[in-house]
Amino acid sequence: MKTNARQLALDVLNDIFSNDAYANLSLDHHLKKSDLSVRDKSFVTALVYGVVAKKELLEWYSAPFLKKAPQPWLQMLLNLTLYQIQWMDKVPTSAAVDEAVKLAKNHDKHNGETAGKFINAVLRNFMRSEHRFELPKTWEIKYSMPKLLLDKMVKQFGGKRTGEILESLEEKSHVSLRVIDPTVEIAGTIPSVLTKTAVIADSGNFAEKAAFLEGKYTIQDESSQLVAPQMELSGTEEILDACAAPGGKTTHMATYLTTGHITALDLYDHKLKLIEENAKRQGVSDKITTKKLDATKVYETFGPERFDRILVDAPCSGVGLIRRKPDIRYRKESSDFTQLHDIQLKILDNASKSLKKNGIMIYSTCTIFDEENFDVIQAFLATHKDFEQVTISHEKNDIITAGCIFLTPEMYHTDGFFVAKFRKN
Ligand SMILES: C[S@@+](CC[C@H](N)C(=O)[O-])C[C@H]1O[C@@H](n2cnc3c(N)ncnc32)[C@H](O)[C@@H]1O
Repeated sequence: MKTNARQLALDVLNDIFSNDAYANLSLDHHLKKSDLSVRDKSFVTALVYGVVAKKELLEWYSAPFLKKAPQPWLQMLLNLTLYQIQWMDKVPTSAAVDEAVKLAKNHDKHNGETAGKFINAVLRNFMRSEHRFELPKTWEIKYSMPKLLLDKMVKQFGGKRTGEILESLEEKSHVSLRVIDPTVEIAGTIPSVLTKTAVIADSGNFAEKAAFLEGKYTIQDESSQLVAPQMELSGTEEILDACAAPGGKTTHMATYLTTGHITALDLYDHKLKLIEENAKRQGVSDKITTKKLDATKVYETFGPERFDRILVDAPCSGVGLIRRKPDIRYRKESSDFTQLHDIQLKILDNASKSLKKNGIMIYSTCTIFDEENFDVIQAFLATHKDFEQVTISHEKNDIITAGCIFLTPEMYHTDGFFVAKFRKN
């Protein structure tokens, strides 16, 4: 039977919220199995990411019309339909409602008729009410942002900047590409103002184009492309990339190498495979060796003074990626931040022992919280007197804070990102 786009979106949403699946992985998995057109795949993707990003707000819209909480799948179907009514201008409201009633009826042989009537009544009451034009007073609901993250943002950035960050997370993500072959022409893109290697586009499926498959460009956020230029590479260096998968920065660093070489670590075989695939597509496999290893065991494995350069692109809360991966916001607990701080410090401490004298080490994350950024580097410097911080400069001075690159998502519409640089004396 032909795949129904809305049913597919509903299946993915139920997978995310009932089975704790990652939005991008579940979406990929379901879309690959489907026979949907490219257009319908885009529709499903927009629906899933939209509903995930606005879950609390969508439930706030339906709440006044519910006597008691509906079953989770039915609430999700309401969310899916309200998202189309409120945010998808091109979808006629009548089509959204009719499709929702059909999906409810088909969901279950015994109660389908009742579920269909229920959803029809709720949606029609919503359409007749003034509530659909209202907005909630709290940021928690307006931006569907859990209190834990909101409190942390307000504490660190103050109310005004937090408001700006939240607004910016509501906007559509850019697509950002790293140009590998400078002769390639990529229609629909404009140059980045942050880095010479990047071009950006409002949207587009650049991963299916021939030039991508031929390794002439790759997909990498502008902020992530700021790392390799900080490594001070002349071409001959022995580099350790301690947390390397899927290899965005590994392959970028490889473009600087002549006789140099990168050892790329990660914890999982399937992730090492991604680095290898990316390296092959980009024609830099001969510069990279992957190895399954816990980065807290670098010193025990490689010994002292082994590498000229080390990159610790650490595991982090990923809060800087919320615009592109909206489900990240629902996966955080307070203890995560302390645990991450500890592991980040542990990786830095261990890897730093394998760096040669005068070697450069970079620490980077895709989070905006001090606990995982400035606090980690301060704790590292306090206990490693043989290391000094190297002040980073950039022509866009506003992306530098205390000698580090620190980008929050509202500044240049990139991911939130942090880069610190050290030298071993
Ligand atoms: C931020 S991602 C790295 C992104 C990558 N550098 C890039 O640019 O494509 C962090 C990676 O660290 C890996 N990781 C987490 N803990 C690790 C550990 N203890 N040792 C090595 N890798 C680890 C994760 O599996 C994940 O792939």
